[in-house]
Amino acid sequence: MDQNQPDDNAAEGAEMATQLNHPIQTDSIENLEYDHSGEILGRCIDGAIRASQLAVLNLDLKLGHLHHDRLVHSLGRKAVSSLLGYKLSSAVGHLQSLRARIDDPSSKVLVTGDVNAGKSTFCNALLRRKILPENQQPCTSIFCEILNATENEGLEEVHAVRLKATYDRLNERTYDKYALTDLAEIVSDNKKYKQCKIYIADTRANSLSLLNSGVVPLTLVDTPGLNSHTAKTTAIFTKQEEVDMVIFVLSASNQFTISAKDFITLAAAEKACLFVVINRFDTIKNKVECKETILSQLRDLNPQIFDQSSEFVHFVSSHAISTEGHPYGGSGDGSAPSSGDIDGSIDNCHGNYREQSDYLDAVLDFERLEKSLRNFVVDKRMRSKLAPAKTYLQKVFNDINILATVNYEAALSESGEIMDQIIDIRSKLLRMHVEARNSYLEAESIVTRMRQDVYDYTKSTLTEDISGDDGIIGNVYIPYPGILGVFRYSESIKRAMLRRVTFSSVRDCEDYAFYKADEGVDMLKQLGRLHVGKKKDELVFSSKYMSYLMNGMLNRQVNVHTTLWDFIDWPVPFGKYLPVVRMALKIALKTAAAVGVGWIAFNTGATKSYVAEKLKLMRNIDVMENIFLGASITSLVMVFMSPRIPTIIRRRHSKKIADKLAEIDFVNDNAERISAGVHQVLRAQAYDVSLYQERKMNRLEEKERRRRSKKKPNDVASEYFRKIIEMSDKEMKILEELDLEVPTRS
Ligand SMILES: Nc1nc2c(ncn2[C@@H]2O[C@H](COP(=O)(O)OP(=O)(O)OP(=O)(O)O)[C@@H](O)[C@H]2O)c(=O)[nH]1
Repeated sequence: MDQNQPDDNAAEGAEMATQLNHPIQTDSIENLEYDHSGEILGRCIDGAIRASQLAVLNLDLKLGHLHHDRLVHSLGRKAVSSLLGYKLSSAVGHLQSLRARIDDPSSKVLVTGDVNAGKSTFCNALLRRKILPENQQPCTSIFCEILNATENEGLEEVHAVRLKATYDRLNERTYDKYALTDLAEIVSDNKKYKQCKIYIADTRANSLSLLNSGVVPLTLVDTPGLNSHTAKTTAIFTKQEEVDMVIFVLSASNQFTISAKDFITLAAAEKACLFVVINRFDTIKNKVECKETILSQLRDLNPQIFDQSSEFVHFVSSHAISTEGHPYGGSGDGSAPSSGDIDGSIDNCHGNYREQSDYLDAVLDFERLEKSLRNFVVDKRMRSKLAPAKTYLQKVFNDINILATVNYEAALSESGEIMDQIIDIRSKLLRMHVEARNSYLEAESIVTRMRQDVYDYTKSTLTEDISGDDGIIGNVYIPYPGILGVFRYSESIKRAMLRRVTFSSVRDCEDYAFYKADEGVDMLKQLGRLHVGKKKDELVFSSKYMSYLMNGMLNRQVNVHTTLWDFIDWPVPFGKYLPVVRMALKIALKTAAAVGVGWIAFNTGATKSYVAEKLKLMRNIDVMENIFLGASITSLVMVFMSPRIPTIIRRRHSKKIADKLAEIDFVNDNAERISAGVHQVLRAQAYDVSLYQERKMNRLEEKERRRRSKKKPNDVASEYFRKIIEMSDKEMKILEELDLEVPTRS
């Protein structure tokens, strides 16, 4: 054992603080494939680690007046994980030391207790020599280890270890050497020394000596009395693996102090063998009442010790044991002590005994205590060695079990909460899918309805306008200027008619389309508000967009040429006989031409060839006929029909325009173009509604994905902690069934 250990351990608190930022150590719970230990261990703090239930892995934090739980809560998960990780790895280190201790035959018995309880007197009584100073004033201020002089080449001396030195018996620079008689001075001077090693020769028989049992090299340690200054150091000292047994000395006239209670709780957690010695029992008048009071306090404090009180709790009087000039004292002869040897010794002791029998009882009580001690230190040494390991392991596994259970429950409940959220999201998504489907169908129906309406309207309006009233395109008025201005009139009428149908009527239809598109957008907005919420207000009907769509296909140039016939409105009977008239006129013209040529030839003596040439001229008679016929008839008709010319021109142009527009499929083209514009505008708006719904669903799906990825580590964690619980349960069962009551005396 490194003699510097108490100081090293005292630095534990400071080291733990520096570990706050260190990564978690998970080695202690390796083999389980889960690397979220840091995160998860931190979470257990949510249950305040059930702090008071943890024996070894309790964080034991103190910061000013801040309460432990509040302090733990004030730390982040990672910090707490680091602390726990550190605690776990130091627990593993402690277990390894315990393992090493099992192979080490030496034993250390720590004697501690309240100030002035009689610890030094008790040690002296055990040794049957007055080695340590006894005083009514607090006098022991450093740890005094009493060892067999055989470990110091048989020499009885005191090695006072200097404050910063690490004790090495073979290196005299680490200590000052004193005689046993100087002890009183050394133990009260704690400014120069931190502890002392007291080597004494115990020549009693092995069966009587504690130090020299012949089985176990034993060290007895007298400690400074417990108070707020020394409690921490003693607690740390107690945790040393070499300390197999702790004897807590309490003055019979006192109750358990707070430091006493704290210490017993700690020592019970660390060590299997904890003796409670109620000393100075001789000073108590009502011994029965005193026993009852102290035992009942002990029952509340530690039921296990109480249950085995016949072994572990002793009411004694150290003064009953003579340490001066006793026949088996320092220069003892090795003979066995017995109550039979103490007849008449009442005069040699300092106890308050009125009767010899009281004194005898006190000696017997002390002997019983010694027997129990020897039983555990010597006879059941395997128990005293294994028991601390067993106890410690039980505490560690119990702590691990508690931590794992808290984390398991936390992981399960977090998983459950996340699952509820996922179910909620899924049902919302399902509803949204149905709504999206319905709103899509509704939007489609609005778009189709509006498109069909505009198509039908455009087609009927244009057809009607082109057909006009009585075959004349209406709403076109230009004053007729008379026969002389007929051509100008005709052109103007034609342009006006064309403009009427290809511009005004089309514009009417387009206006209707805008109106219907507006109405459709309103309907889609309503739909959006219903299914998407307020955001649908962002949908704005863009008439510019619609104009742009329509302009792309706007009226093609329509050309209608004017001819002479446009001015004539042939009466039906005239038209019927026109071919006969034309034939008669042709014969007459040919005959007249032949007679005329014959007459010229006869009177002028023209040659045959001349006649022949003239007759050839007659071949063009058809052309002439047409010219002549057209000119004469037109003149005739125009003169004859002059008042009806405006109507004739209108009808003729209407007919020609209608024919031309039919030829280029004007009505269908425009109906298609305008309704397609409406369709595109509404489609875009309907798409917006779908898009909003889709985005909303995407956001929800993303949320679900995030929840699922958050749930995964929880599932892994709950499985991980379930295995830890199983494993720790199994280990605790094995430990519980482990029987250490095997005698080892060889
Ligand atoms: N009557 C009586 N007095 C005792 C007994 N044991 C110890 N004393 C007295 O109690 C006083 C304190 O004894 P110590 O042995 O010095 O006590 P301690 O616990 O070692 O003291 P510190 O180490 O200073 O805390 C001394 O005066 C002892 O004589 C006992 O069994 N009976």
